[in-house]
Amino acid sequence: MVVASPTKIHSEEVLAIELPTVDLSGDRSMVSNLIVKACEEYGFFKVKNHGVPHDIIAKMEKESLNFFAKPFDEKQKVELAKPFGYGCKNIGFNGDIGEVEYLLLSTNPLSIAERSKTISNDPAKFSSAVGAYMEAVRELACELLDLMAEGLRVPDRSVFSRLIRDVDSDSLIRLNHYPPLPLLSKDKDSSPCNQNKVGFGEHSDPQILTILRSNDVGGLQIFLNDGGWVPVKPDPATFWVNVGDLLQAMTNGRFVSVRHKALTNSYKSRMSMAYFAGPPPNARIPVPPEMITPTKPALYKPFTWAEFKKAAYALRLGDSRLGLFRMEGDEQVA
Ligand SMILES: C=C1C[C@]23C[C@@]1(O)CC[C@H]2[C@@]12CC[C@H](O)[C@@](C)(C(=O)O1)[C@H]2[C@@H]3C(=O)O
Ligand SMILES: O=C(O)CCC(=O)C(=O)O
Ligand SMILES: [Fe+2]
Repeated sequence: MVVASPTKIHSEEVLAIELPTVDLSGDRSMVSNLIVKACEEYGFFKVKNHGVPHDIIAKMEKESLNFFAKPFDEKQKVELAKPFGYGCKNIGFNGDIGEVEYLLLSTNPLSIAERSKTISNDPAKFSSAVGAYMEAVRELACELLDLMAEGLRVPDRSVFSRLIRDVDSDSLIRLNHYPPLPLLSKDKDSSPCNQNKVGFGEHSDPQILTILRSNDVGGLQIFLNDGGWVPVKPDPATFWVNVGDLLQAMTNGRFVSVRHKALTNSYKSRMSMAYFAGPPPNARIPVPPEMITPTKPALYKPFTWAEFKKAAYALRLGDSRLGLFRMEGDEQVA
């Protein structure tokens, strides 16, 4: 029988650590080695000189802002997230809740065009902003995946990126808005209410890679296995890259899918936009032969993205899903 692995929700300890930044304009072999190191140690890094044009980012951010600024009843005219559409507080189908409202969109152009009709007063403008953004961040994601293959010395350099270039790639765009939450207690200094609320609870992203950006408001934290939560300093000129569960599986556990969460604050709206790079549903998740050695035997059973996604959607946000796909007899959790 397949059972979900126990979920360990981590403590609240917060660490101040400098997280890796990769400058994509640097020497290619140095860049690929840096990326591999960051993915092994943190499953997370920041990229600068990423090549995504500023006006494409600005247009996407403006459209996102316009939508979230609408009155609540207007926003509710967008179909409720099942999973695609508008969501407020409810995350997924299994009772997870956060102080967040969001739009979750498939990157399929026809689906974006259809959804835009209820999202925006100028649907063509919204569709074109999302389309341009999605193409630009997909290019960035492909470049990063090729650099990872190079750094891992995998001869088939496009083994990872091919999956998200596929026309049937199951990739998503998520626009998140975390409204500022005033501190409600009378005694603001001593009450336990005087704390940031959870906007988006602890989890890892199930896909291959996430390209994430926020406005200039902090809130994102990542979890380091040897310690605690590290706040990520906001930097709207850069993108953050999260290793997802599939990339952990495709590297046979060499890269780690990063656990992260987003907190709200009491003074300013936070907006983030995430591109989740996923393979086609029927794709069998490839593990390049170089990732498997006598000392590092295969950790996971073969599976397709559809099988993994089904398992992810049956679980809670914070649950560990890779544990379900571990080789028999392997006692580890993830
Ligand atoms: C509780 C859930 C929400 C989620 C699907 C899931 O059952 C478990 C994974 C969650 C997550 C996290 C990353 C992305 O934001 C997301 C869109 C995804 O692919 O997996 C969400 C899912 C969701 O909000 O629908
Ligand atoms: O808002 C953020 O910074 C993180 C959002 C996130 O983790 C997600 O949408 O999966
Ligand atoms: Fe996430």
